[in-house]
Amino acid sequence: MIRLLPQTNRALLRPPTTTTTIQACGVNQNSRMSGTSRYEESVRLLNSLQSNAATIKKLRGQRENLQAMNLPQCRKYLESLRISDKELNALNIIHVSGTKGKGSTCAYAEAILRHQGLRTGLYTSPHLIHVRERIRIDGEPVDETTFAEEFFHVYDIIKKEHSDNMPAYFKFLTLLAFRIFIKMNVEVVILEVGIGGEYDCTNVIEKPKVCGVTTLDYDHISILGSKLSEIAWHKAGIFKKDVPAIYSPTTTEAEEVLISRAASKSTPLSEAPPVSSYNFARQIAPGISGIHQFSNISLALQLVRTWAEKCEFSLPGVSFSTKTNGFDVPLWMCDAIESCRWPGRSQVVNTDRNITYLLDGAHTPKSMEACSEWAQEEIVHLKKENVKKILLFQCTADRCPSTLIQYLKPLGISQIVSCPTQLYSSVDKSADSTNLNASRDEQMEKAAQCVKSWNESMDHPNGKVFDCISSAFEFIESEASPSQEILVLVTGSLHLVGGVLNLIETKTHQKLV
Ligand SMILES: Nc1ncnc2c1ncn2[C@@H]1O[C@H](COP(=O)(O)OP(=O)(O)OP(=O)(O)O)[C@@H](O)[C@H]1O
Ligand SMILES: [Mg+2]
Ligand SMILES: [Mg+2]
Repeated sequence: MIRLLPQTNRALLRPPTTTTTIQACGVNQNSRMSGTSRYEESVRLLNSLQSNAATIKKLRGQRENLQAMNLPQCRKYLESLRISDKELNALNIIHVSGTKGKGSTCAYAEAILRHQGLRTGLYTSPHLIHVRERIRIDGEPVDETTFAEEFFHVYDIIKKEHSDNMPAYFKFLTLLAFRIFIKMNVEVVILEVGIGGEYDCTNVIEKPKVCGVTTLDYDHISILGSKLSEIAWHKAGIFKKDVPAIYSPTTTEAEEVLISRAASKSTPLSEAPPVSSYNFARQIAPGISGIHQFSNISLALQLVRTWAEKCEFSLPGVSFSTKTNGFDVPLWMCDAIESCRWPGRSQVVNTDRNITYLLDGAHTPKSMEACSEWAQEEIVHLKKENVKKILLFQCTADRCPSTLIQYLKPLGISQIVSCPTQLYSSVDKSADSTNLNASRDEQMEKAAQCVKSWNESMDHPNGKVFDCISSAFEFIESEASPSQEILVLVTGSLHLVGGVLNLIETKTHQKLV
């Protein structure tokens, strides 16, 4: 049995007490550009595929139709790109859906497999600073030159054949990721679903090696439904005939849906065991903090073991089993779990200006609760109980500020700051961080709601709304001085977290993402 030390993000997992080169299509005008500007041009064109807020609103009524069109469209694009099912299947994919913990689970699985010398591809969303973070080769974001080169290959072909029906941003990136993974000859791809599962464009793959469903919670309810059973239906949409699927524990109603969908698709389904059922070879501090990460670790361990069994890849010190049970986790796997890095999730950044940042991309009820618990433990661990605390918070899309914010009340925060999740007040369409999906006015309105909802419950309300992340950041930084230490919790949106990480990186010249 493993022993979990005090319920802290630093909780250590204890050992048992006993013991085809494809040619670029045509000569694009961009081939004359220098490396960086070619990359910038690719990001600008990519951003032009984002739907703006007005279009999203207009299309809302046709959502179901559009959803159903996603996969047939993807198949057409793949055909144009000459990417066959056979090539996709040869990527040996681990496909992961779920509401919370997809990225973390994928990151753990990737770190473990890379540790065994496999050439890995990792596709995740969203990104924090650079769009290239979404497509990783051997754990590192694909480089600018490769990104731009493959971008124009895909863009030129699709533009030529589908100019009146260009793929939207996420769909395009998914196609680009497949193209890059094939070109880079990766041996395994860990693929995170964008939204839902059933209609998500990542679901164009026909034969993954194994599927995972992480913790379920309420998010994107206008698309996926407002009941956990409806949400589970979408997530189980990635299940395939005879492809094993493993899920993190969930409610009975959601579990019933997962089971019945698995049965109807002839998917062997099992639940990931608690992390306490594994025997870790040594005490470890997992690379992503917080006890909520334990379920992601267990799921990742199961996915990796099942993947290895299906691929007949030997994992030293791990025995295969027909059961989804805890197993002996050898030293090298402990090292891999510890080495996993997943910025923007329970991340602590110390600066030399008397400010400590706690950053976490929580944006659903369950993750906000997890974030609050993690932050409380981190504050104690860092001995910052008596330090002035500021909350930088924003919630986006159809999420409700008052529902989410309430989880942060026990943290002793004295001031809330909110702003749109835009880095600067003027939009730079060639920037990696540009997000056109949400209108500025709507975001300002949301920021005001966040502050209002927080202030209502405070004895001394002093919330502030700024017009962009950088003005909010400058305000917060100006609040600190040698005699005034500050602790800042940044949460509610990964875009907000990414923006702040970007600004801290620029200011301190440290690499955080
Ligand atoms: N198992 C979990 N249970 C509850 N909250 C979690 C869990 N795993 C991660 N989180 C929370 O969710 C946030 C995002 O984590 P992660 O990137 O792993 O999830 P995701 O499913 O990829 O999210 P997204 O919807 O942003 O793509 C974290 O910052 C953390 O607050
Ligand atoms: Mg999500
Ligand atoms: Mg994600």
